[in-house]
Amino acid sequence: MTRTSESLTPELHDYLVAHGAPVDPVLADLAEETARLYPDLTTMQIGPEQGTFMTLLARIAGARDVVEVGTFTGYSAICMARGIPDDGTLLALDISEEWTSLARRYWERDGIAHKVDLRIGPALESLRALSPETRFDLAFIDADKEGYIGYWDELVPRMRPGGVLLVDNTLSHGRVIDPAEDSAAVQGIRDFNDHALADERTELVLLPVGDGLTMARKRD
Ligand SMILES: C[S@@+](CC[C@H](N)C(=O)[O-])C[C@H]1O[C@@H](n2cnc3c(N)ncnc32)[C@H](O)[C@@H]1O
Repeated sequence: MTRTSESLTPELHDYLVAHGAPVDPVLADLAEETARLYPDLTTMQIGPEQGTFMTLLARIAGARDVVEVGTFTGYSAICMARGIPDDGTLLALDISEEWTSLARRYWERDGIAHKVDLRIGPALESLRALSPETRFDLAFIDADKEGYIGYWDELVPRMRPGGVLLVDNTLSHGRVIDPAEDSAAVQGIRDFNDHALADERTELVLLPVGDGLTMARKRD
């Protein structure tokens, strides 16, 4: 019986990507251009296997209305937009015109730009400005870690019953269990993990994908 998840060496990670998430030219070029323009920020982008997982999940969930909090250069948005129908919508929220201008270019190239509604500004304000009737099938939270609880609390009531929330970086590369780690970002993740677990409106699992991916389902 296997009681733990596999620790991935770089070689095993390469094998996993090659056998489940081969990167296509659009995503490969986006990752390469992001790394060239912002070499210190490449860890902001989700990895290829997480992207493929999100495309499949969007399809399996039959998602039509999707929201992303934290878009950066658009990698995760492409992955989710690929998994929704042609008349589906992905509401993408970010504060950076610069980073999302690169995203827009790749959304055009990938043929999914017509599905994306990008709004620039603090995501909490953008969420609070939504009409009371707005509902989502799939949400992805991947912005400032101190804001996670606020995003969660705005999003859970707006999810359809059975809707799925994905929350990134919830293991913080293991720092969540390091008592010497007291950064605001890691404490924000710890607080969020406790908050989400106690939320009876959802059921969830924390997956060892990337540096921790929480997947929650809004109860019926
Ligand atoms: C980790 S990156 C997102 C990466 C993206 N999901 C991807 O896969 O490429 C975090 C993003 O959150 C954005 N962000 C940070 N604070 C924000 C806020 N208060 N409101 C909206 N976006 C914010 C940043 O500008 C950055 O683009």
